[in-house]
Amino acid sequence: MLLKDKNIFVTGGSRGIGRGIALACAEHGANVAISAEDTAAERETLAATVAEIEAHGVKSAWVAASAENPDTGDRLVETAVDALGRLDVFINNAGICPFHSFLDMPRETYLKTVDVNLNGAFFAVQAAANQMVAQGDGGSIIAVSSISALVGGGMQTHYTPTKAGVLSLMQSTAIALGGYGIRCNALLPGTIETDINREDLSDTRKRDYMISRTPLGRLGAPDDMGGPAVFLASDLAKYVTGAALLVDGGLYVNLQ
Ligand SMILES: NC(=O)C1=CN([C@@H]2O[C@H](COP(=O)(O)OP(=O)(O)OC[C@H]3O[C@@H](n4cnc5c(N)ncnc54)[C@H](OP(=O)(O)O)[C@@H]3O)[C@@H](O)[C@H]2O)C=CC1
Ligand SMILES: C[C@H](O)[C@@H]1OC(=O)[C@H](O)[C@@H]1O
Repeated sequence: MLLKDKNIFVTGGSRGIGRGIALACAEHGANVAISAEDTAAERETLAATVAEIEAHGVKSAWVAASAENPDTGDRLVETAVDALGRLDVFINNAGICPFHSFLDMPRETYLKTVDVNLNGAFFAVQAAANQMVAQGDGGSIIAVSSISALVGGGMQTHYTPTKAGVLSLMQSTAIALGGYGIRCNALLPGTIETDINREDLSDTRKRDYMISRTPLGRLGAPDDMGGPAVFLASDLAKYVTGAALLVDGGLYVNLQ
């Protein structure tokens, strides 16, 4: 029960890594609100994940709010405060990775990826930080960056800069918010099997290659992200800020 009575918001918490993190936080006693895109299908997924969170005997809530809208951060904070009472931990996880080659990258694909992954993160983190500052007793902000903040991807030229940007955002906000007792850290997942890479990994040669590059011998699952997120959210990490935690089964260090 490392997060008993903490009030947490996870963006993109309906499925994939965000859902894994939300459920791990609930398992550790936190109240957890989540968001996803504003579509009819997503509302159902959000409601289903909220029911799973509540099954842990904690409070939950959801809001359908698209990450690329600069006003979304305020709506997320409002949801947390209305439903949970306050905001102790904010986890910016929502993201997209529409794999595409570089030379013919459609402008809309590039701009949407930057808007959702980086601009959305900036405004959401800013809104969460203002709420924590107003509450007056610190907090924890976690951004889901990626191993791709540190290395490239030929089909991810629009995506990897957003993940480097989110890592950099946590480093700079760690400095800007340290005086308020607000810690800011980044999680850097390796390859975690979710909807985001379902099609990419349906190429069994690619999937087997990724596994062969991973010292722990398997791809990640969303619940592998839970423990590291709970740690950074909890008081166990009370002197950890500006940090980048790779959660990749050893993939990054495996050069040859
Ligand atoms: N899976 C992996 O291997 C890795 C993933 N990551 C990062 O982890 C994060 C989560 O990815 P993952 O769980 O794999 O992907 P999923 O596609 O499984 O989940 C993405 C989540 O983000 C939400 N989301 C997507 N677009 C928007 C939007 N415009 N506005 C609001 N919410 C949105 C989705 O909700 P909706 O259904 O509404 O779209 C969903 O809840 C991303 O930031 C990704 O970059 C980092 C490294 C590796
Ligand atoms: C979606 C990809 O499989 C995944 O995204 C990342 O950030 C990782 O680096 C993987 O490439």
